[in-house]
Amino acid sequence: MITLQNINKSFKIAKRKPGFGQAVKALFSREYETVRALRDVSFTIGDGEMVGYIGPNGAGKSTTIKLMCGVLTPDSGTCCIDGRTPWRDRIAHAGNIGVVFGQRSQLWWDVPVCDSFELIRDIYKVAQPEYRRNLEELVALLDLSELLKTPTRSLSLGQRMRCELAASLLHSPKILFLDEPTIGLDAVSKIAVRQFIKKLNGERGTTVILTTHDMQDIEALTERILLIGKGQILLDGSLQELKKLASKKKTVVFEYSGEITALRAGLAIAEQKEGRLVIELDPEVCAVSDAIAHVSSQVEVLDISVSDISAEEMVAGLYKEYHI
Ligand SMILES: Nc1ncnc2c1ncn2[C@@H]1O[C@H](COP(=O)(O)OP(=O)(O)OP(=O)(O)O)[C@@H](O)[C@H]1O
Repeated sequence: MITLQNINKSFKIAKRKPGFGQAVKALFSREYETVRALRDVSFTIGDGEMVGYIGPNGAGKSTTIKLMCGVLTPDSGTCCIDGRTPWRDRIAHAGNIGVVFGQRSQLWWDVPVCDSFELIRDIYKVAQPEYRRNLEELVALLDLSELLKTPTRSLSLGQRMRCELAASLLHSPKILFLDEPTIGLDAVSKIAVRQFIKKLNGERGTTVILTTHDMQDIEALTERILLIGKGQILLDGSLQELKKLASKKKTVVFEYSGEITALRAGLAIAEQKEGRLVIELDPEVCAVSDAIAHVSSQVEVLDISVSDISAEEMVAGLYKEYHI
């Protein structure tokens, strides 16, 4: 169980005005400003949950993850993860968590991946039988057999990410923190990483906290979303709940043959080309069934799909609403 209560964290950063003269002046008298990265952040995450932690750039996501990993200490507030305070019980806590930062590597750059794994085994003091069992399972699940002898620097981004995931799980952590795990990956690699995370959560019951700007990660993986903006938790709910909050609008796509002559009020055309019409509607103004009946009365409808707004639209709507 992860519990954060009223966590505050500020960073003091040196102000620097542009120009050489100002740089020299700054050597003698420095001015500082304070950035409030987290303001009264509180939330609880239960064992085995998979939570998406989202927010715009600079919102405070990485700072929260670093606090939960024990890398940063807050100015005030409490954080308790499985009975431990991460920054006080760092060593014991490290054995309980796995971390993947998409933009950074935990593997040694010049040595083969299998040697990095051995070093990690040593650091975490994983017993040989457990290590072998985990390695075998992870190699099979992430399709790593061809990569183990390759130095990290020679891996593609997608291959490296699969190895990073394995590296973070060799010591069987109960909690996995993933910071942008699919950043820069091609579509096939993204799907492979998502499938693996889903399986890990479903089968091992690993708690997963995922920060990402990729809304397809969120759609594919998380049931619960925490939205942070300007250091404050703004929303906590399911994707469906957040979509409803962001907009009640529905999108209806018609494939048809014939000609549509007019559309009734409340139906906005989002896209129309031969044989395909995409409309957006507010169900409070026009029910979906009325819209279907209205279009069907004019043309022969071949196919229909109805969907809520996309996760991207939802996030854009929420960021706008909260001015973040
Ligand atoms: N070590 C640091 N020193 C100074 N300021 C920092 C430091 N780390 C974070 N900040 C500031 O704290 C705020 C929150 O940053 P953080 O990295 O947590 O945001 P984020 O939500 O992870 O953003 P992104 O999506 O861009 O990764 C930002 O204003 C950032 O500039």
